[in-house]
Amino acid sequence: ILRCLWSTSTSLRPRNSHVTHVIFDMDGLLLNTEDLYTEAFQNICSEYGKEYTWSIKMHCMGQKPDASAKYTIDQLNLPLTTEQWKEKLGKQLNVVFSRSKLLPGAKKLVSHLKSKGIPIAICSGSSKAAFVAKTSHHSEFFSQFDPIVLCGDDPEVKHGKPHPDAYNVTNSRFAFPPNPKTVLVFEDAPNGVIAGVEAGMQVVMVPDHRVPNTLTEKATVALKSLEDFKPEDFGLPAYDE
Ligand SMILES: O=c1[nH]cc([C@@H]2O[C@H](COP(=O)(O)O)[C@@H](O)[C@H]2O)c(=O)[nH]1
Ligand SMILES: [Mg+2]
Repeated sequence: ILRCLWSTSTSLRPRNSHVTHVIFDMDGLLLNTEDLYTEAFQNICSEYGKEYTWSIKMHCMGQKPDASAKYTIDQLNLPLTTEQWKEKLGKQLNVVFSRSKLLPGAKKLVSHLKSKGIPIAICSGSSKAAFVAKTSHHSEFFSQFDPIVLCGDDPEVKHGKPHPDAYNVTNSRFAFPPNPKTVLVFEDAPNGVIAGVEAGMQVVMVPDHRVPNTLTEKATVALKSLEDFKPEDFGLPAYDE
């Protein structure tokens, strides 16, 4: 009977299987830094009378800094080399990232998983320099993650999100690398969701409200906020309260 059910029902696609390890994206998921990236990118674009549109931004989110620089320059015809863009951006980011804040639900979820002994990691498209600028005033919070993979300048990550490399490399750096099927990824960006799914992982998406529904469908589930996540839905220990 079971075999018959599997072969006839699409609703029995294995979902929400038992999770042993969790990997968090960083920008726009744990930190409010997507808004800060928008500010910094727009400040540079404004020097040339150009708009950093949502559609350009959606393409950039999660990518390595070189790739997003090149894409933005090309789309807006900016008279800058990738190196010149990155120099300007670095200066902007050092200023705006002093205002980085944890997003609602991040602290509660991360502390909970940590207290229950679930291995937790970070997989970000960020560079090391940008990571330091956005996390130096949250160092206690970020000390809870191991590994922290910063694809921006990690030589082992050949291609940024949406390629699965970033998540494959993060998985391989857990003390005891698990089967990707038992890994849960949290992501805000379409590129990151594709990367996690391609790496064979389950993905909870917490998208910006401007992300169209067609781009949230690849995720295992899409939530409005990290506060809406129920760990027990994925076989993780429930909150104690
Ligand atoms: O408006 C933007 N947001 C984000 C990025 C890129 O996405 C990365 C953050 O991705 P993640 O959410 O994977 O940490 C940043 O380091 C940057 O390279 C960008 O280029 N432009
Ligand atoms: Mg993100």
